[in-house]
Parts: sequence; structure tokens; C-alpha cells
Amino acid sequence: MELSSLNKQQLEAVCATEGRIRVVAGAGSGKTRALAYRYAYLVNELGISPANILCLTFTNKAAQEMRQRIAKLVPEGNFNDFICTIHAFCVKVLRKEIYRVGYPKSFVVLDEEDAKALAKEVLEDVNEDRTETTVQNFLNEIAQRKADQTYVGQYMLPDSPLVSSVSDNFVRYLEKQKRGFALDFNDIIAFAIYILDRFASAREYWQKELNYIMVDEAQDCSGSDWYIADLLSKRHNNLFIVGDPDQAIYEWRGAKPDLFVSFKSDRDIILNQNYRSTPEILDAANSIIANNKNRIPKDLFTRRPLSTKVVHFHAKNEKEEAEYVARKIVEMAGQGSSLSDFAILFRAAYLSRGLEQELMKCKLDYTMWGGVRFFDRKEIKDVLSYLQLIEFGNDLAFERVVNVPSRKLGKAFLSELRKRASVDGSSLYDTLKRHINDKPLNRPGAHEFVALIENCRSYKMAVGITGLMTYLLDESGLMRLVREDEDEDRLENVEELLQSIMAYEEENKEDDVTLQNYLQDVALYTNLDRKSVGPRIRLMTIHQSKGLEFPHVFITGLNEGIFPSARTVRERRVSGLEEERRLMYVAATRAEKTLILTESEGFNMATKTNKYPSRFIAEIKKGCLVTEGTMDETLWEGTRELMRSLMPEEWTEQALKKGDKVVHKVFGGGTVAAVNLQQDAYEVHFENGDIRNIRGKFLSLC
Ligand SMILES: Nc1ncnc2c1ncn2[C@@H]1O[C@H](COP(=O)(O)OP(=O)(O)OP(=O)(O)O)[C@@H](O)[C@H]1O
Repeated sequence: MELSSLNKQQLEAVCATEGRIRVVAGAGSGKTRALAYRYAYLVNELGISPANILCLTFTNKAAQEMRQRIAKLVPEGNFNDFICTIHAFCVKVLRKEIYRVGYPKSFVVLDEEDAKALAKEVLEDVNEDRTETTVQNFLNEIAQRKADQTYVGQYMLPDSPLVSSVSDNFVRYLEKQKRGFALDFNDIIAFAIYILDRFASAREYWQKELNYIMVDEAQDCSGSDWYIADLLSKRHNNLFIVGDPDQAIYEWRGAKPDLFVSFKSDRDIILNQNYRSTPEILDAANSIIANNKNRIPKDLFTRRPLSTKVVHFHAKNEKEEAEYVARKIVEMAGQGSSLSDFAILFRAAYLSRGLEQELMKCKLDYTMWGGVRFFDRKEIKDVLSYLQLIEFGNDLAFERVVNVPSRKLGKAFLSELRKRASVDGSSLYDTLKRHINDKPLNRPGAHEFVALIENCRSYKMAVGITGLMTYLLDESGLMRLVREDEDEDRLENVEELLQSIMAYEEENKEDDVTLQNYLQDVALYTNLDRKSVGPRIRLMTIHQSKGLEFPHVFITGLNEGIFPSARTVRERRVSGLEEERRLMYVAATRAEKTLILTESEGFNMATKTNKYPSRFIAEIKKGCLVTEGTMDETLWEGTRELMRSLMPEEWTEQALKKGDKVVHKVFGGGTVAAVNLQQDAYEVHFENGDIRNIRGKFLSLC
């Protein structure tokens, strides 16, 4: 087997087959390559059957890629499907073992849509509201309650006590699942743990089978993932984990990066050489991540030759920012790059709107990787349909929004309305207005709806499009609907649409700005023919970009409060900020040749302030960054002000160090003698002789 393409540490990782091995791998240091070669080494050199190797990846896509890579390294037909995600593996375990708890081998795996349908059924049974939001919130509650895995024994097994008398929708949902032998994603893990814990013969079988276990992206494993990997490796004790604590970006949804850091290994191997990026990109990424205090420092280096500096482009507004990105792509594509060489990354999905519009305008093909295009998102289509109904009264728009939010106008109501519209030969909305006092159509929800549309029609001239949309969002209940939805993206998308309409009115104030004009303009983006199959620019959130690499990367929307996200920093303080910084590190290290950071002035909905450049740009080492676009340097003061307001204690952490002269409003002047960052406490020797431990925010620098 050809191992000469590996460096010394990668080779060491490949050949360290026995024991508990931890590989701490920096970004782009070839961990995926090392994993693939290690698998092939076990098969080709040690004669291990693939049936005895479990290789756990983070996503199905990553599993697929890993299988393809391994397929090239082992003789044909010699790899099996134990290269998979933890969920896929647990399904395999359950197909074999679930009979032990009275479920059939052919149990059903519920996908998201199935789970939604089941949740709806439960709410229908008890006559509760079944709007999209309520159903989603109910599903979130179910997921939360399933985090405590005791529910399996308590409710879900055939001999679990009868619970139909319990007036709890969660239990009703479980009852339904149990009746259909249906498991959702949470159950798959919980059932596997339940069986492996309680049935020694099942546990021993799998422990015996799995001679070698490898785990990729171990920094993002949850507590259950760790538990399963650890349990299964107890017999052969060959557990190989690879991860990068600097790329831990899923703590917010239960990942436990600390378990990677505290893993008791027989041997640690560090992969420090980055093969992906230019020295300038790597330097920039290293200098950003160095600001995290809760981290094990590691020196990632590259031997690639010096290239171009990282670019920071400052724009006067969002439109200019998007125009710059599109212009740069056209320019670089003209020099030989393919559109598929470009990735545009952003912190949150709503930020794609301006970029998408600009790319469409410039006829640059793009794809939304792992997500939905802005104008195809449900909440955006709902708002635009309302506006269309107000302006044009068309049936398609009517059908889309008449029951959004629910007005209890069911199938019978709509079919009666359609019948009458066809007899009258007029639109659904006009028919409803005409016959609203006739018995089958005379419903409170119908009256409400007609009043809403009529009010909007009469206000629209006076209040402009922004005013109309604000009124519509409030009066229709749409805003309440997206606010109640626990999926924060929806609210951000609607706010983004509102912002963009405001900007549209501002830009076109000299001309005739009417709702009709706006809808016609926006139709250019909503009705686009998307059949092209050629190379495309990839747009994605940074979370989606994990594990990928691209020659040219744009990180857009780099404003304080957007990235780092104000919400995350406010809610999770230092740990949230550090996770945001790791996200920035992941984003920057996706780039091979070009890294361009963009941000713009304007208004920031997240902080309700003007926009200022992100602190992450300021953290980049001076020598590796060039700024394009004219920027008033005093904007950095705005950044600092915002940083202070987002997390005052973090600001003090940064500002105070041993030896600093400080003042306290009661104890007076003093000197910082020791710093305890974790507790944000400072030992201050006051001039009056007192020595006290004081929280940072109560001290000011003299
Ligand atoms: N020894 C090597 N020689 C040449 N190229 C290498 C070597 N190791 C890795 N590479 C290349 O470096 C790039 C990064 O490798 P890989 O994707 O395996 O890194 P990674 O550690 O999984 O990255 P990340 O964690 O940032 O997603 C790939 O293009 C890979 O082909």
C-alpha cells in the first residue's frame, strides 16, 4: 500500500492501530485523509475485515465521501456500510436487536415529515391548535423531553405501564409511536443505548464484532455518541478519535467538546501541517482563534509559498457589499476560475437575500448548499403572497394565505368558495367579498380576512410599502406566528425582507414607488428559470461549510452583532463568544487561495444599532490583511462600544491586567494584583490597605 503521500504524523496516525488513540488535527491538516488511509491500512496490511471496523462520521454526506475515498484505497468490493453516522449505525444495531424489547425488526424510522404528521394527529385528537408553529414547538418539546432517556423504559416498551389516562401530549405522542413501532431520530439512539445497557449478549456481540472503532469530528459528538463509542470499544479497546477543539461549533445543540479534551488516551498524535491554505490565510485564522482563552494552543503551519493577503472590503451599504462580491467573482472568473471554485459564507441564513439578488441580476449561477433560496422560503412566500393578493387579488396568492395564520376556514369552506367563484366567473377573493354574508361563507375568520385585505388596500397609498407591510405583519398575525416559532431563522428572514423593502423605497424615492412596481421587480427573483446545470457558486451558512474546502471564499456580513451573533453572546456569554470565534476559524480555514471578508454600514436588526465591522476583522494580524473600500476608522469605536454593551464583563476582562491602576466607587483607587478570568474576578490591592476580590464590571481603569 502506497503511504508515501502521508507526512510523518499522518503516517503515525495510520499505523497506530492498537489502543486508545487521540488525533488532534488542525484545520486542513489531512485528518480525513489520515482516517481513510488508516481504514485501508487495517484492511490491506493487517487483513481486518471491513465488517469489523466501525468508522463514524458527522453527516451522511461525510460518510459518503469517506466511503468514496476508501473505495479508491482498498481492493474492489472491500468496504462495507459500517462507515456511517451514529444514527445509521444505531439503526443497524436495532434491526438486529430490537426484538429483545418486543419491537419487530421492521420497525419504522420516522423522518421529520412523519414526526410532524404524528404530532399534528396528537394535537387534533385533543382538539388543540395545529398551526405550523404549534406543531413545531410541540416537536421541540418532545425532543427536549427525550433528552432524558428514561422515557424508553417508562413509556415506549410493550410492557411499559398503560399511560393512556395521562393527560400529557408528550405521552400521547409516545403512545402513537409505540402503536406503530415507529422511532424518530432521538429514539434510535435512546433505544440502542437501552438495549446495549440491559442485554449483555447484545452488548458482547457488538463489542466482539467491532475490533476497531474510529470517530471523525469527535469534538462535535454529543454525550450519547461518546457513551456508545466508549461502550462498544470496551472489549478490544481500539478507539481512534480525531477532532479539532478549535472547530467545535455545535455546543449549542448538545455537543461535548470537553469530552474530546479530557479523553484518556494511550497516545496523542498532533497533525499540525495545513495543506489547504496559503500562509496569509492560515496566519489570519490563527491570529483570530488565538483570542479564545478556553483553548489548547496549537501552532498550525503551512509550507505553501506566500501568496496574496486576506482582503477586508468595507461597503457603504449592503447593496454595495453584494455588488462587490459579484464584481470580484466576475473578475476572477475572467482570469480562469470556475464558478464552482467560489463559496460565499454567512453566519445566518437571512443574510443570503442581498447576495442572491445581486448574483441573479448579474446572471451568475449559484446554488444554496443545504438550504432554501431566500425567495423560496415559506415565510417570505407568505408575505409576498399577501402583498400580491392586496395588489392583484389573484387566486394563487389567496389560496396560499387565506388560512395563514389559521382562520379555521377548512376544506369545506374552500370548496364552497371555489364552486361559487366558478359560477360567478370571478376571483376567489371577490367571490368571498360578495357572498360573505351567505351562510356557508359567513364565518368569523372570513370576515377578519376580508377586513384585513380591505384595510390594507385603503392604507397602501398613504403609508407606503414598508408601512403597509408592517401593518400587514401585525394585523394578520403573521408576525406573531413567526415570533412564536422557535425557529429564529423565520423571524430574521421576515425582518430582512422588511429591511430590503425599506431600502428599495429609499433607493427609488425619486421615482414612482408603488406596490405594483415592487412586486414586478421582485418577481424577477421569484420566478427565475433555474434549469442550468453548469458550474455554480456555492452559498451556505458557515455551519454547512464544515469539512469542505474551496479555492476562493467570501465571508460576508462580518458586522459586530451579526457575526459574532449578538444573541449568542448575550445568551451564552464567554462560551458563546468563543464558539462564534471557532465558527469564524472554521469559515476562514475553508479557503485555499483567496479569502475575502466583507461587511457594510447600515442598520443592524440584531443589535438595533448602526452596523460596525466585526471584532474578528480587528483580531487579524496586521501584516496579512489589506483593506479595500474607504472606511472611516472611527467606525472601530462603534465596534468597541457594541462589544462593551454586548458583554461588559468580557470587555473588562480584556481591559484589565495585572498591574493596572483601577478605581472602585466605594473602595477608591487600587492596583490589580491577580486576575481570575474564569470567575471574572480581580484581586485588587486598594490604596487604603484593603485587599479584595472584585468582579470586573465594578472596576474602571484610571
Ligand atoms: N500529506 C499530504 N500531502 C498533500 N496534500 C495533503 C496531505 N494531507 C492532506 N492533504 C490535502 O489537504 C487538504 C485538507 O485535507 P483534509 O480535508 O483531509 O483535512 P481536514 O483535516 O479533514 O480538514 P478540516 O478539518 O479543516 O475540514 C485536502 O485537499 C487534502 O488532499
